[in-house]
Amino acid sequence: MSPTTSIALVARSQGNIYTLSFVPKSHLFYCYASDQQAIAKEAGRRIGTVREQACTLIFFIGGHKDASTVSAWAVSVIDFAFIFLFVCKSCFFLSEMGRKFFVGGNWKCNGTTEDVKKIVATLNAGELPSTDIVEVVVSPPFVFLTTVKSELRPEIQVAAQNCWVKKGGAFTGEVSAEMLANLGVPWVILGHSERRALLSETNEFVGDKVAYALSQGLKVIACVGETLEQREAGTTMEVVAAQTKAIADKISSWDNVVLAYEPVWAIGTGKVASPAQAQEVHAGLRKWFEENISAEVSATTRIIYGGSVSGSNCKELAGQPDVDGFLVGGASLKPEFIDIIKAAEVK
Ligand SMILES: O=C[C@H](O)COP(=O)(O)O
Repeated sequence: MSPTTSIALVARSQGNIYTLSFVPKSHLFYCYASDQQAIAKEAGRRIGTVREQACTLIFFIGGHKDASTVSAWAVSVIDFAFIFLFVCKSCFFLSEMGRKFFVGGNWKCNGTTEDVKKIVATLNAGELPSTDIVEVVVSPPFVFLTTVKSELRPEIQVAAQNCWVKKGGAFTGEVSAEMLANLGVPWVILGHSERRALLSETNEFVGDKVAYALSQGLKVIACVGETLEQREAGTTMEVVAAQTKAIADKISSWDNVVLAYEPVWAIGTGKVASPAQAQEVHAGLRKWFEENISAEVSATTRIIYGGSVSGSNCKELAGQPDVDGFLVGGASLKPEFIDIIKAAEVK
């Protein structure tokens, strides 16, 4: 293969189907010059996970390595320019992208075996966007976890709604992180405001729980959010920053954490935060990450919104740049949960 026929991996759209395909470099030039936005959107948002962006680079350079003649190794100025542009593009993707939309369904303390069967049947029959676009996790009560896990379509994962703060033992009524890991439950919700308020879970206790769950290989949906009084007092950012800091103080990596911003006044009340209100706090949390943890954690950590999300308000919320998904309560028990998952397509 000569340098002039080097090929690259780019994203192409076929209706709603996004695939990766190999194209001649000449087409790539055309694409880069004329279709840059489409490639950025498709490769970055639809397909462009960090790993796939890396593939783009590797394959592009790999075209030269396949060369059989010495002249093929004489990489032209324009080749270098392309490689440079791809590096820049990939760096851009690394900083801006890689936050796959996340939709969690928190069933809370609801359901009978019959209800669970119905919800699972609805989810199994639903037409969902591809797993390249959205990550879906449902969180049934402990007693239904294994049934739901075994009966649900494999692309939907499960989460526990809580776990014990440290290694299991003489803690009547508790479920340990290692038990969840042993059952193959990948996710756990921690720090939900209902537990903070009703069971007096403090910021520090939640931080300890998150750290222990991560140490056992679980991924964590960590919840933060202010009460109505705190919002009215103008302390929203102070409150959510303190809750986030208590977690940050106990963990060394945010790789396996999704942060759920759930204003307490919006939970189960039908009073959803406006898209602007949600965006303001999400952007504030991202800024907090940048100033207190790192630019990378700020760019890559998913911050999802929870509180009266429904089929009718989800698209507008999903349209906000820093809203990376939802943690849904009541509506996750209903067929409209499918519509909420589909809001990922707005991104
Ligand atoms: O965990 C989910 C949140 O508490 C939101 O619940 P909700 O959608 O019923 O308001």
